[in-house]
Amino acid sequence: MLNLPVEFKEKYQRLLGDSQAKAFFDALNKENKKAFRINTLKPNQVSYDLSKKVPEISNAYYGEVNGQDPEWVSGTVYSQDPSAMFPAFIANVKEGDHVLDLCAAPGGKSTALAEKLNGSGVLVANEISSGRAKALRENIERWGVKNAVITNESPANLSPHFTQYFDEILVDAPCSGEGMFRKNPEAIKYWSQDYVLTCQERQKEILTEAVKMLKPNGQLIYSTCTFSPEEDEEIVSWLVETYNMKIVPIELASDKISHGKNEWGSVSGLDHTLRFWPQDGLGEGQFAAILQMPDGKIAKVKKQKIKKGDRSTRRLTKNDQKLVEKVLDKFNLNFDWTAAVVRNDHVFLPAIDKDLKGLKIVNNGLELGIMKKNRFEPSHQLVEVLGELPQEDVIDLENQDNYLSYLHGETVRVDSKKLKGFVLVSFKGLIFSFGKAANGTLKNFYPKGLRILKK
Ligand SMILES: C[S@@+](CC[C@H](N)C(=O)[O-])C[C@H]1O[C@@H](n2cnc3c(N)ncnc32)[C@H](O)[C@@H]1O
Repeated sequence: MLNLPVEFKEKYQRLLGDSQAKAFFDALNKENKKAFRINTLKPNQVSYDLSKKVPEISNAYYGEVNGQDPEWVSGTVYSQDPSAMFPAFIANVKEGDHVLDLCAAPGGKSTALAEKLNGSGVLVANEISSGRAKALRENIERWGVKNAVITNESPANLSPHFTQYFDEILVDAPCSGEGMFRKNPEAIKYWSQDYVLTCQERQKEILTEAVKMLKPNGQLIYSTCTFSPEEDEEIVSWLVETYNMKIVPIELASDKISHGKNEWGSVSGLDHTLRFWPQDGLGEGQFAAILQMPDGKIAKVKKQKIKKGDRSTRRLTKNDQKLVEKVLDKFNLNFDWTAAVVRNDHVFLPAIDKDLKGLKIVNNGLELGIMKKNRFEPSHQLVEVLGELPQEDVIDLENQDNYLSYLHGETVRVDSKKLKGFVLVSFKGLIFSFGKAANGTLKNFYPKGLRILKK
């Protein structure tokens, strides 16, 4: 039984009425729903039961994923609360767009937005916390995304660099987290009505920066995982009243999805927003709305002085090109690497043709690898991108024991004597790492930071 604060229960009894409030509290005491999405950027072969579909989302299913499954390690599936899939799912992102995910870690929604871009345009995935930005990078990398810039900034530092730059911005805001109570009962401890109001203030601060970065007519997707009208309908009302934004209707047919309530805010059209209640049976609590910026100029933004960085970037020399070609030549690539640049020996294809000096960049585009003394070593990110296409130089680890040894960082013995040098490593046909083959052994190139303890 969840120990819900009295003030919380009284609030929702007042808002929902006795019988709906009872259904809500009863649902909060049931088990949370688990689900996963299959990556549409990769060949989608999975060994999971696909009989229970998440409503509306064609590549999403109910079920549990283990972090050691080859499906997860190879970036074929992402484990996500089914309701949390909807903010990215409803986003009207088209190939070639400039998209920002402003509060992005750990990356559940960024990975889905990247699928919509399908390798074109650019996704800026930003996370304010440096620890969480690391997890964001890992998830975006595993997903095989090559057109993302990952930044570790506050919204206020980011906005001067991207004034009216984005077609769509997702603000999946930090919130009081009421929708996560049954998944993470610890969150209940932090709840108070004051905390709800503190979150509302922070959401306004974040959105104030977000709107500066939206193009005229651009769309903002605003979402939270909380039920409180202060952080949902009231925030949408504030956006409409402050920036003259319009609520964009969202057409979904499922009877497991509810709508926002006009009486919980101060503008009309709030019934076009989405609410996910646990008693509706789809997943955890979530709110999502789409708002469109007015046409024409938005309020003029005072440009802040942008700090100049001192990192130098250069093009590949002829010799560098030869070394890179020697490694990449045998793989089936879906991009032209010759435009790559080098910074601090890291060879990468930038995702964005823009001066990013002064911003904390965690990754820009596709890191191909690193120049070492007269050789080139390919990166882990490259493996995840190569996994999107059929490949020939692949060694499959064939059994669970070898697979777990490899995830642990060990060198393994392999039958194939034909393959030499850098090869792709797979398990159950899913490519997840580089390895270096020589005389029946496979040297381990699975990144140290991702290795697992062997039981
Ligand atoms: C709901 S989570 C994002 C989840 C993510 N969109 C996903 O789908 O995986 C909200 C994020 O906002 C970040 N955050 C906290 N305070 C912030 C602030 N003042 N400005 C911007 N982001 C903030 C948190 O670190 C957290 O990663």
